[in-house]
Amino acid sequence: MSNGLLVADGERAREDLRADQAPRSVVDVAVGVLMQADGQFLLTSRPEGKVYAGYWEFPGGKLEAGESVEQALRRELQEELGITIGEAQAWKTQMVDYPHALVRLHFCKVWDWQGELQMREAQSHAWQTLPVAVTPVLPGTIPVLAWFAEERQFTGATHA
Ligand SMILES: Nc1nc2c([nH]c(=O)n2[C@@H]2O[C@H](COP(=O)(O)OP(=O)(O)OP(=O)(O)O)[C@@H](O)[C@H]2O)c(=O)[nH]1
Repeated sequence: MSNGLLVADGERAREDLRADQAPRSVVDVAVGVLMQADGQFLLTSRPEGKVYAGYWEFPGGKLEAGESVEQALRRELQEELGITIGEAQAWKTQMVDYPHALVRLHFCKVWDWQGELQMREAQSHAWQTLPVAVTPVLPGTIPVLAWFAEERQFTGATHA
């Protein structure tokens, strides 16, 4: 499967002006970066039956009609992990152009939640730090590792 292409909003807008291509609608996705006090973050594997099954990502999912990013994140993390999150801290936004969809990922850091983690979609999970050891990592997840590297003055490969 081909990798997703990270795109800047400006590039996307220019491309949409091409007469021979219908503009692709953007799918907004709320993504939770669960953080532990020692700096570890939670990755989960995409369940069987979804695109990129088996790839490691941060938990989350698409916004439903009328939902804010925070509302969608709260719902998705309840559905996927069985936890109730406290405040979500908006962190970064990244567009990724996949063959199957053009997605706008809204990454939020979450430090506070209630409940034990349950893998409700039979996904795997791993608390990780840099460099990430689990493989393969979803294309849309790789920029997040670069942001962590910048925050932590980490040099070298961010993932295996
Ligand atoms: N959850 C999540 N999705 C990501 C990440 N990075 C990334 O590119 N994506 C993309 O964002 C989209 C999220 O879709 P999803 O399939 O997880 O969402 P969902 O649970 O609402 O999907 P569903 O329609 O199958 O129920 C996918 O195209 C996925 O490839 C990430 O770190 N976490």
